[in-house]
Amino acid sequence: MKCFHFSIGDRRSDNDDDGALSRSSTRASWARSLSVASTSFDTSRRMEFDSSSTSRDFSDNVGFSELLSQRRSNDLRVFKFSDLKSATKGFNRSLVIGEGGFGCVYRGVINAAGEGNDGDRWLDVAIKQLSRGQVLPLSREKDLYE
Ligand SMILES: Nc1ncnc2c1ncn2[C@@H]1O[C@H](COP(=O)(O)OP(=O)(O)OP(=O)(O)O)[C@@H](O)[C@H]1O
Repeated sequence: MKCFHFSIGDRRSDNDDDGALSRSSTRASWARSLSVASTSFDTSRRMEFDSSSTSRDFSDNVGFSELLSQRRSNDLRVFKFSDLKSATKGFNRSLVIGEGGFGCVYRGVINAAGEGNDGDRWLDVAIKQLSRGQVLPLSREKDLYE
């Protein structure tokens, strides 16, 4: 699939706190995966696809804020969009390491030390930028934590 590069104006505001999710991981690969939506999360359009390819609208059941608080309580890190932008040098094309059906994947370096913690914990990470208009189905959110 063709990979489009979006201008700054297409992405979320730097002040947006809820740009992406991740978690501590012991996975041995060189990079941990993070994702970021290039457009605002529209919970009314969030769908889950089951194995029989039928779909179910989650908009009335799980709000995005509720989802985030569940993730936070599960030892998951929530990175600001600005952190992901810095980690990829502004989503620099030279750092693209792959692309999938939902968008480009960038290599980056991010400080994974939690807020309020002393010191730095720099990690090589893979950061996926969802293509404009793409909404990650809930069943694919597992990708954020692998
Ligand atoms: N953690 C990672 N470390 C190294 N490379 C990665 C990592 N994650 C993704 N990539 C690279 O980016 C490419 C696309 O990854 P992506 O997860 O988007 O693939 P996909 O599962 O096929 O896509 P989608 O989930 O959008 O359908 C991979 O084929 C790989 O080359």
